[in-house]
Amino acid sequence: MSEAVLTVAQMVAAEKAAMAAGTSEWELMLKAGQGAAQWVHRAAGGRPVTVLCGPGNNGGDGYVIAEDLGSRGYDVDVIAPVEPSTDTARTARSQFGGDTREQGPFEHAIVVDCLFGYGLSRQVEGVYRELLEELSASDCFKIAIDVPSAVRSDCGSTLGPLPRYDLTLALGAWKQAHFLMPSMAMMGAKELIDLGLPLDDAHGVLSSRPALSAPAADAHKYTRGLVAVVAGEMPGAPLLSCEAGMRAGAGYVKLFSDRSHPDAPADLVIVEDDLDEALEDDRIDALLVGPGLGRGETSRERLAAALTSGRQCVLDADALHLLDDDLLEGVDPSRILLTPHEGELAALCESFGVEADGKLDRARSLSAATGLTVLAKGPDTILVGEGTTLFFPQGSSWLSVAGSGDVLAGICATRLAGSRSPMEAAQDAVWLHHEAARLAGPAFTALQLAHCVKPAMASFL
Ligand SMILES: NC(=O)C1=CN([C@@H]2O[C@H](COP(=O)(O)OP(=O)(O)OC[C@H]3O[C@@H](n4cnc5c(N)ncnc54)[C@H](O)[C@@H]3O)[C@@H](O)[C@H]2O)[C@@H](O)CC1
Ligand SMILES: Nc1ncnc2c1ncn2[C@@H]1O[C@H](COP(=O)(O)OP(=O)(O)O)[C@@H](O)[C@H]1O
Ligand SMILES: [K+]
Repeated sequence: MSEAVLTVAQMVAAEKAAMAAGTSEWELMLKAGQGAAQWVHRAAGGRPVTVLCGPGNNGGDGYVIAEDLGSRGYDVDVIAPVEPSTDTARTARSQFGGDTREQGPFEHAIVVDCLFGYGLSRQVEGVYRELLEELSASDCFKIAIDVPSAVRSDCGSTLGPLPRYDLTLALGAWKQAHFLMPSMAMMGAKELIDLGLPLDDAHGVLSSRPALSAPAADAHKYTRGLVAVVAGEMPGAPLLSCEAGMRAGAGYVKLFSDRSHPDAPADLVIVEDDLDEALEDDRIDALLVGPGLGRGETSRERLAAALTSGRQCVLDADALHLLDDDLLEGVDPSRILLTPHEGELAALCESFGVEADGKLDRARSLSAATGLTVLAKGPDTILVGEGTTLFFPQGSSWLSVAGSGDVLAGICATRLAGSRSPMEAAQDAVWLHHEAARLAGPAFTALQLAHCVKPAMASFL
């Protein structure tokens, strides 16, 4: 099944295309509701279920679920504050054999939220707000149908109370909100119900686990990739990047630095030559510039030297604050990967005159304006390049520790050196970073995270 991630407009278009090809809206709703009911049945295991039904087709799905559960012998309590307002939801209501009531309270241990789906268009108020507040306060098992009812499907922000759900059942395709904060973190387990919609043209895709490979039998250190990390004013951050890069499969990692690094590991090669000279080494496959670079004139010169060398580059941290049109003059943008967090993304948008709201639109607009690949990291990570947007499953919140971005940048540089495109390199890196965090468990330091990149590799071989 496609792992497409759609906007509401694309979702409506996909449903229209399915209808033009001969499937009625009622057939789609039946398939959606019955598919969802199977999951509700699995979760409920025979216990009574309350279904909250809204006025639109999301509410229609609710009646289909209620009817399906009723036919399986369930005790079902349907709360519907108003009568359905669409023809298809009215059909669903008429096919539901049971009674409904207009308001809570509800007492069942399983509650299915079908108040609003992607049609949510304004602040949730009145009886709907009360129902969502009651749901938030309840310790019942909460299931959201399509999206949680107070969530805006395109951006993941909220228009009302957002309970913490245990399960969210996406209908027909993932919506952007399934992978954007704050909604992403409140959805519990996520499952996709296939409706057979045509989704081939989607520009957004959920990243799938990469399959990495061991070095070829005849590999040597240069065929596996030589990564050069360009150090600057502060020694710690580039060392963390090197520690991670050395464990992500690089054949060779060098630190280009004019300072001493007494803490550097013995297996890291430090090159103290003049940077321009060091950059002349034809065997360099990828550069990393930014962690610990500094933002002064010398730092800018080091960044300029890296960019004009024509090598593939990962730019992170300070490099993202220095980057501007002048530095990119004559540089092939398809060879550059940016790894900004939200603050760095905002600074980049300002430098390049990109006006957009929200992380997703900012990353997309920045990539479109510059041709650069943008890995907008954070609790929700988005990768934009080559006309595509990749979304990722949530990583460990323990990643919110100083230096974990330096680790990610080091992994990115190694994957880029290993003959991967910026999109592929960044995708591999996010998965390795998340897996390293999973293996590192709770309360790790950035160095411990870097050490876990090695066992993380094993998960993808
Ligand atoms: N169109 C289709 O082919 C299918 C749609 N499906 C379902 O349909 C949903 C979308 O249905 P709709 O477009 O009818 O929209 P929704 O059911 O999401 O809600 C829109 C309805 O709620 C009202 N509304 C919006 N915000 C409100 C608020 N804050 N307070 C009070 N009322 C509010 C609108 O006026 C409209 O009547 C999907 O999320 C999915 O659950 C599924 O049945 C699969 C097939
Ligand atoms: N709450 C979170 N959940 C999941 N991942 C997170 C969270 N917070 C941060 N991260 C990840 O941790 C890394 C932090 O990078 P960054 O902000 O650059 O930190 P630093 O500059 O200290 O290295 C990014 O890869 C980001 O995706
Ligand atoms: K819902």
